[in-house]
Amino acid sequence: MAVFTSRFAVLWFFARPHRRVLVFALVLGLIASSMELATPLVTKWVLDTLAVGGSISGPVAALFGLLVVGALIGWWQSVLLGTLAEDIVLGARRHLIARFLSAKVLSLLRKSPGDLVTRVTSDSVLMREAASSSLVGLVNGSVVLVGTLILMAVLDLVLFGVTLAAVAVVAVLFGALMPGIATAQEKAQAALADLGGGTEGTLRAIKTVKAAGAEDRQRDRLFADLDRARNHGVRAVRREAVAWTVSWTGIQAVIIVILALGAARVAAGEMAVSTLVAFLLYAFGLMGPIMELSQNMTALQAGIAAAARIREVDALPREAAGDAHAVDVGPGLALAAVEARYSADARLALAGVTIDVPERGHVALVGPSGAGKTSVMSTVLGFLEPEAGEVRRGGVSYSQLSPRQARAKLAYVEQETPVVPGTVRDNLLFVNPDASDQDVARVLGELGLDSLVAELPDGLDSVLTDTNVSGGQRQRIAIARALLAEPEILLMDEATAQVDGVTEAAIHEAIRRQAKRGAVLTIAHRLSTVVDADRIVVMDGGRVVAQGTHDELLDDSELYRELVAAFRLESAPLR
Ligand SMILES: Nc1ncnc2c1ncn2[C@@H]1O[C@H](COP(=O)(O)OP(=O)(O)OP(=O)(O)O)[C@@H](O)[C@H]1O
Repeated sequence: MAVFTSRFAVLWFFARPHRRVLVFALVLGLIASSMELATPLVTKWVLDTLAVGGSISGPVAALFGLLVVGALIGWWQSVLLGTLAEDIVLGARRHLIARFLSAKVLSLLRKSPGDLVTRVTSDSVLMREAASSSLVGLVNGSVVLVGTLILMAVLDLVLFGVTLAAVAVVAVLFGALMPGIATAQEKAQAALADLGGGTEGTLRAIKTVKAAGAEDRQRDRLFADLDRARNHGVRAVRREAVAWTVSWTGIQAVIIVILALGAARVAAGEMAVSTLVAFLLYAFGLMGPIMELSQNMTALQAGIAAAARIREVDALPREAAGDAHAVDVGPGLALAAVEARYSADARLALAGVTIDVPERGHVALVGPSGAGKTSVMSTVLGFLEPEAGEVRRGGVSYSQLSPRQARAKLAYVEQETPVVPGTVRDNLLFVNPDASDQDVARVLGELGLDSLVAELPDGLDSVLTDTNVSGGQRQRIAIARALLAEPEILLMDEATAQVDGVTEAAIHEAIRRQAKRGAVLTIAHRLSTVVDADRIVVMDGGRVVAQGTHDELLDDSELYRELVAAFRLESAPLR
């Protein structure tokens, strides 16, 4: 029970803000139910009036009145609960999306995006009925059940005893089967989440999957998740079928018993016919609240499981909210003896890194794979938090700044996913929605993108897809976006993949120009980028092992000479 209460609390979290509407819908439901409950008594009134030869117009009018008012109230309640259900889903989805966007980046990236998406799309739907109609239905069903039983007891105690025994059997049955149904549903949902994650990953890597001829293997893996969902679903359905069949048959049987026993009592003169009719009407009606209770119990179980999965997202650590307004931190960026690691038991990814990025100029990070270049970028962006040392902007420590303030006037060009979903214009104005048309045109020109935009069918309003722009063009669009933000510091993780000559030249020209206006920090993967840099920082094993200009480092650093040799090999023209 305690488990159920705490699980129920998870669901209540989403229903709580709407408790007034819930209570109102419940009151409406109770009024409608009490009308239903009154109907057999009014029927008895009709029969009793007939027996004494009176006019039945009064009681029949009353029956009609009950019907019409009951229908209106039922309609009102449906509309109310339907709207409420949508509002609850809306609230849960907002909660999730806001939570994703406020979570710490690295913890979010550890989760499978497909799994997270399933929580927004399908778990929220499962929770919809549970947090609205089911809650009301459970209270309403219980009240109607108890009310029916009380009225039956008032009508005839002997027949009531028989009915009570049947209802008790049904209740025990449901009590025994429900937990198993809930577990099976929970497992089915978990399998679906795995499927979401797997499908998303497979589609994302579809080229690799095809190239590796791994379609069948991948399909079998996803099918296994599907089978798991199906099997757990079937298990739930089977248990539900047992519960239904037994309770339905039980109630039918009890009606037959009531009929036989009642007829005998009427024949013996112990009971009026009208009482038997009214009693039978209640017995027929008994299935209503029992169905309502069990259906809502099932929906509630599914809803609670879904709500629990939605609430799991709350375990993602949040970024400090802090102030979103930019503060004047002044130019320049510095890492001072920064030590950082990705998890408590991992080794240091940065082991005392000190780098000074001046107000203007281009600083390039180079080093072998795993040296810590991306980790430097992640600390500057506030994704990876130092456990010792500090990052400063314009002399102000990040510990004094909210993550948003620390990222103000920073622009970042990612290596792998440089564009955001949407049109070319959406991408360009992503950081600085107020950029003027002239600025857009200028930046497009600087990056050699003007002809591309002119060729696209809808110009700037063309949606960016994998097929209408090349990898190099995506890179350039990402850089154009960064430049339109007029950043104080431009961070760029250069693409490792070969880019065409036009792109390479355009990128370097953009870096050169930006380095005159502000600071540029790149992770360099190309010789031309390092040769251009004002200062090169050589990293290895999470440390800075050498710094200087290209010429200085060629003299001083063995590692740098090796890296340059490797760059030369990579950028050597094919013959
Ligand atoms: N998200 C992560 N979770 C755990 N460890 C990580 C993560 N990212 C990097 N590391 C570890 O941190 C260390 C530094 O990696 P980092 O990515 O900063 O190197 P890099 O110089 O950027 O390498 P590359 O050129 O291959 O991208 C490595 O030992 C790496 O295994």
